[in-house]
Amino acid sequence: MVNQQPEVLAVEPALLGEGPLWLPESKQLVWVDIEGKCIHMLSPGTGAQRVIMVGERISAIVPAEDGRLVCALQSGFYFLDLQKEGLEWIADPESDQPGNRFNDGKCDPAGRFWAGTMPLEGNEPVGSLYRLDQDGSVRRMLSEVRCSNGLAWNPDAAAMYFIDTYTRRIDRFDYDARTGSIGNRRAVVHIPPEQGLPDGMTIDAEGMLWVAFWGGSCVARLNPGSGEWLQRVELPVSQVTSCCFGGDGLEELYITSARTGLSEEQLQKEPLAGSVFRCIPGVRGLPANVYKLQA
Ligand SMILES: O=C(O)[C@H](O)[C@@H](O)[C@H](O)[C@H](O)CO
Ligand SMILES: [Zn+2]
Repeated sequence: MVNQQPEVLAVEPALLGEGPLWLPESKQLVWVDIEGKCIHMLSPGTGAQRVIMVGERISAIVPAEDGRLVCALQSGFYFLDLQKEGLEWIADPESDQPGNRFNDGKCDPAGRFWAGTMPLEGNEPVGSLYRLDQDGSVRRMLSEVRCSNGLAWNPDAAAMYFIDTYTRRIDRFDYDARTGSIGNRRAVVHIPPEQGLPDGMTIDAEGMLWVAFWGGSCVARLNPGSGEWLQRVELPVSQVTSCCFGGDGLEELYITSARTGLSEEQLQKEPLAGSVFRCIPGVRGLPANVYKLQA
């Protein structure tokens, strides 16, 4: 069954919804509200919901192999124990840059957590992309980033895709799963200005990218090999932020959005801004990579 008509989920709209993640064991969708400073959890099967207040900006969540989550907060990387709702600090590579905050993040196929930063104000290239390794050490992998977004690795783990939103590009790197190194950066898709800004991204089982468009009211399926636009899911909100596959067979696409920055007038036109949407796009996703702990 293919149903590209997105439905809105009955959840509280976020100021800046981001970072959707499907937890297959508990069949839950998790996402963050960066400006609402909280984590949302939803069991779509039962409708059960939970909100975890974090107390500072939180921008990305990944599962750890022991059942905890690893999060990127404004003050760095943390473990989060969902039972105790306790945070355990890991590292902060930008303690000397109070004008920046973390943004999007994902694990690579070998279990390292990659997350990047952006300035709180403006779009100067003062952010970086970092890699948190299994031993808790952090390495700067890219610098001069404006708004770090959209990470994905292809199914054979030979390529990493990355979006620095204001470049209006999707870039590909050669990726080495053994060492975690990246190289040979090149643009694979250039986004025309009328499409909005490329934001969060995920990849499907066929190696095609699903990119959310901030200011573009859609998620699009793009072929990173040819640059071709294959499919588009239109949404009734302009600021579409990110997406992930979920559901029992990873056949559903969950999509986050934002209301922050919209005027009263714009909010009247798009009352669902900040909501989470779901559609059945007709292709399956890949399970989220998990953060591996040191043996
Ligand atoms: O969603 C994100 O990744 C950022 O947190 C947002 O702030 C937007 O991408 C950015 O503002 C676009 O201009
Ligand atoms: Zn984003």
